[in-house]
Amino acid sequence: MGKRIVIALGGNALGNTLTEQMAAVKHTAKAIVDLIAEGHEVIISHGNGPQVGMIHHAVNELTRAVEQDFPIIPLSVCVAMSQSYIGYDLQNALREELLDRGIPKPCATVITQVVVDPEDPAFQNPSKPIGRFMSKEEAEALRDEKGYEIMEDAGRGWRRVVASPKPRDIVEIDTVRALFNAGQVVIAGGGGGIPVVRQGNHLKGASAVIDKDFASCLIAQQVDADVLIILTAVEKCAINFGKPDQKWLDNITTDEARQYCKEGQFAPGSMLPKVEAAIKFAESAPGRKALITLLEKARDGIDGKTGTVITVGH
Ligand SMILES: Nc1ncnc2c1ncn2[C@@H]1O[C@H](COP(=O)(O)OP(=O)(O)O)[C@@H](O)[C@H]1O
Ligand SMILES: NC(=O)OP(=O)(O)O
Repeated sequence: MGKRIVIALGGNALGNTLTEQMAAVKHTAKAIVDLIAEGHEVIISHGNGPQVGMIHHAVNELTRAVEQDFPIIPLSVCVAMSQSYIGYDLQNALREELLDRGIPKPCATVITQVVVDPEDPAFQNPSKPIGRFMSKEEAEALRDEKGYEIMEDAGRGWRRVVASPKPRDIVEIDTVRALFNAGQVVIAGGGGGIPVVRQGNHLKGASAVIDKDFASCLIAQQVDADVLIILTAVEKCAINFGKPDQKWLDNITTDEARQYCKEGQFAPGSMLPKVEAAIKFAESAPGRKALITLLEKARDGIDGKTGTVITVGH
């Protein structure tokens, strides 16, 4: 029977550059339409780390190099730009794949704002890597010149880091739910959503990038999804990851997952937020489950053949 699914797409579903993204989304669309063809209803969210860093650099540093008075474009606006340009590529790739397979479903991107708490301690402790990977020396030079915070990103190189507060509420959730319930394919919460703080009826952009796995978890809860699928570059989560005694995880309970988190089995900033989002979704209502797997394995994963499945257990 068809399930209500929220899919969070990791970086490898989009690539790092404009040309890579155009190619990657075609492949991504095929995997998502495989699920739609089986009768599942989907909402898709995606990351934006490389893209939002590139956009922020381009609009601020490069533009200001030729036009000194050019006003600073805030990070919240850069997240909005990343949502729309990634959404543009994704919705077109999905549209084409749906038409090619004769599936009459409209597909659209909802520009999504996500409320954050201005007192969230994350504002004082930047932890979200954005933009390109650099050598330590290059990153330190950028820190000294621009005052950016920098951090080593899970053994993959050095990157700029920005605040990443927890998502509290999805502003456009009624629109997302209405489209989803009408059987449409919805792209929402891209890049974790545009971070905003409430000021009465006014929503003020915040300087941050929200984790897309946490935002996807909240969307999934608020649309009453059955499954949260987090697609990334590994088929399963592992304990002792990268060590000789590495063990891939198939079905685990939220209690087991929480214990592995405590033991430090999942790298902060990469696998840890995925597992934390999976636990939160699985525990949010009876019968809900989360799946972490590869894009190419999404269909096998939903059929219970692979991936790491996280449920409350018995
Ligand atoms: N315990 C673990 N099990 C599996 N992968 C892990 C683990 N710890 C860290 N990782 C790494 O986390 C990566 C996924 O995080 P990341 O690349 O940041 O996600 P995204 O796909 O959302 O961009 C995996 O490709 C893997 O290299
Ligand atoms: N916003 C976000 O979580 O992006 P990445 O998945 O690219 O880090």
